[in-house]
Amino acid sequence: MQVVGMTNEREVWIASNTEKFRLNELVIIEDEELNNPVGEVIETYALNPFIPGVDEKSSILVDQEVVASLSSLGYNLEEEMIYTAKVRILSELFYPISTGAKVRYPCFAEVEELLLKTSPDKGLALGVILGTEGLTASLPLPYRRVAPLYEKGEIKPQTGVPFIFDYRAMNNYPHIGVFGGSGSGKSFGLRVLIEELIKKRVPLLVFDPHYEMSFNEVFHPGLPDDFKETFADRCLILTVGDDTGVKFEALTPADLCNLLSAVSPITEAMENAVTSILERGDSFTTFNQRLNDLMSLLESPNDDDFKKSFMASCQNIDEKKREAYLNRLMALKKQVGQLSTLKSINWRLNRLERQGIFRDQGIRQIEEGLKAQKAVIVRGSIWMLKVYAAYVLRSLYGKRRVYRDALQKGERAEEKFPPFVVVTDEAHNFAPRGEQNVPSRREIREIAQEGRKYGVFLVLATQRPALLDDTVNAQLNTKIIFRTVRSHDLNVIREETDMGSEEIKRLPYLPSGTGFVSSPVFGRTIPIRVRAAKTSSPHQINPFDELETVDERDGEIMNIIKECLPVNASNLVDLIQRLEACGFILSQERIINYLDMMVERGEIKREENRIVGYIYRLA
Ligand SMILES: Nc1ncnc2c1ncn2[C@@H]1O[C@H](COP(=O)(O)OP(=O)(O)OP(=O)(O)O)[C@@H](O)[C@H]1O
Repeated sequence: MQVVGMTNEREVWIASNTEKFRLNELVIIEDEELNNPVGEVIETYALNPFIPGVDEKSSILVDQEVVASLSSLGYNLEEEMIYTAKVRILSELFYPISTGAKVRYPCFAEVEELLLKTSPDKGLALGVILGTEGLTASLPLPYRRVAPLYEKGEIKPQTGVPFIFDYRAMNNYPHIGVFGGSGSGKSFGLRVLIEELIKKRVPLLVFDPHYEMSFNEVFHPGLPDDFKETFADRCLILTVGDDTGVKFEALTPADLCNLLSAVSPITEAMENAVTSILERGDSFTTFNQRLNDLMSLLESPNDDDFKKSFMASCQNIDEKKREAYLNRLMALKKQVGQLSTLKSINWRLNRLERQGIFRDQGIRQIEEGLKAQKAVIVRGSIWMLKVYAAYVLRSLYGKRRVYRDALQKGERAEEKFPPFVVVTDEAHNFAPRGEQNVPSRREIREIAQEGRKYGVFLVLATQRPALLDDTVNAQLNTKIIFRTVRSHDLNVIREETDMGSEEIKRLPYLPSGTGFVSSPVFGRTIPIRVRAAKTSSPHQINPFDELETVDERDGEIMNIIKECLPVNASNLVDLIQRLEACGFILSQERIINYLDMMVERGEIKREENRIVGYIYRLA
C-alpha cells in the first residue's frame, strides 16, 4: 500500500494490488518528516485491468495523475486489479505528503486518541465506529464487549472500536440532535442513548408521544448475559391527564395564559382579562365560576336585574360575602369589558379541562422522579404534550435556576433541584420553525440558549430537521444523523454540521441503524453503527404479522368450531348458538371467515357439496 498521484496537505490517493480499501477505515502514512499522519478512507475504487483509468464500479474516471503515478511506481495496470482510495488526513499538516510513501493499517494504540475520548465506564457506549473493524484484535478487553450489534434479527458480537460519547463534555458542547427519516433507526438510536443515560443515573425528562419508551423488556434473548439489563426500577412512567397534570391552584396568570394559548393563540385583551380574573389560590372551579358569572353579568340587559337574580340564587351564602363578590364582579366588568374576550377564554379553558390536564397532584411526581435521578417518561398525545411541556419545562427549569443561582451567590437554597436532560422525539412539533405561536418553543429555545449554565440539556429527535426552529437547531452541538432523503433536510444538515460533501452524499443510502455523529467533541464526523438495544418497546410486533397471529380469543373460538364440525350452511345456526352460549357473538360472515382461515392454516378442510354448498370437516 502506498501513496500515489499528486498529494496535498489534506488529501492523498493510496493504492494497492492486494488490499481492498473500506470506507472510513484508518491508515497510517509512513512519512517520518510529517510524523506518520493518520488518514481516513473517504472514497474507494477498483481499477479495471482491461480499461485502465476507469473505475470498475461506476466508470468514473479516476484522477489521471493517479494512473500515471501507478505505472511509474511499478503497478501493471493492464494485468492486475488495482485498488485505490482517496484518504483524508486527520491531522493538520503544513507540507504535502511524499508520493510513494508506504501506507499501513494502524493498531488500536496508535489511533486510540482519535477514536476514544473517554472510557465505557465514564461515557455512553452508543455503538461502534465504522471502519475500525480491523482494530478489533488489538482492542483492550474493557472495550470489546460494550457494543454488541443487531443484524438481520440476530445479535452479533461487537466488531470495531466502540463509539463512546463523553456526555460530560456536554457541559461545554451542550445539547444533542438525533435526525433521520422514517425507519432510519432514529427511535432505536434514541432508546440506546436513553439506556446509557439511565445507566449513568442522569435525571431524564422524556416526552413520549408514541407510548413506546419503556425499558423493562429484554430486547433479544440472544444478548450476551453480561450485557442484558432492564431499567424498570429506574423509570417512572406517567400519563398526562391521568397521573400527572397541572395543579390549577399553583398557576400564575402567565402560566394560565400559556396553557390557554397552547389551545389556540390568545390576544392581549384575553391576557389582561385572565390577569384580572385569576385570584391567588383559585381552583379550577372558583376561577371557572367567576368567569361564568362575569359572562352572565355582561350578557344581562342591566346590572340591577343581574344583582337581584344573583342575590336570590345563592341565599345559603352569607349576605356580606355575596355583596363583596358582586362588587368584585362589577369591578371586573369595568376592567374586562368585552363578552367575546371572556367567551374565548372560556372555550379554551374548557378544552383543557376536558382533556384532564388539571390534576391536583400537578408535577410533584415528576419532580420527585428527577430528584431520585430516574428517567421520568411523560406520555400523552402530541397536542397534550405540547401544552404540558411548556408548563413543565418552565416550572422545572425555573426550580433548577433558582437553586443554581442561590449556590452561585453563596446563599442557602430552599430546595435542592438536580441538573437534568430533556428528551423528546417529534421535536419539530415542540419547537417548530416559523411564525406560529407554540408555547413549548419558547421554553425549549431558552434551554437551548441558556440551559448549559444551569445544567439543563436537550436531546431532540426529529424526522424533519428542516422544520425545527433555527435557533434551537443551531444550539444542538452534537448531531447524530441517520438516513435522510429529503433535500430540505439535507440542506439543513449541510448548513448545521461539519459533514463533508462525501458524507452528505451517503446519507440517503445509509442502512437503518448506521449514522454519522457530528460533534465538536471529536472535531470530525464519525460514522457509527448503533449497538443492539438492551430493551425494547412493548409493541414491536409487525402489524402484518399481527394479522396472521391467532390470539387467545381466536384460539377459543376455533376450538369451539372444531367441536361442532362438520359444519355446512344448514347447521351453521347451531354453531352460532353454541358460540353465543360461550360468550362469542359473531355474525355469519365472521364465522365463515374463521372457517376459511382454519382451512388456510391446514387445520380443517373444505369440501364442495352440490346440495348444501360447502361442508367444513376435520382435516
Ligand atoms: N442500530 C440498529 N441495528 C440494527 N437494526 C436497527 C438499528 N436501528 C434500527 N434498526 C432497524 O430499523 C427499524 C426501524 O428503526 P426505528 O424504529 O428506529 O426507525 P425510526 O427512524 O425511528 O422511524 P420512525 O421515525 O418512522 O419511527 C427497527 O425496527 C430495526 O429493525
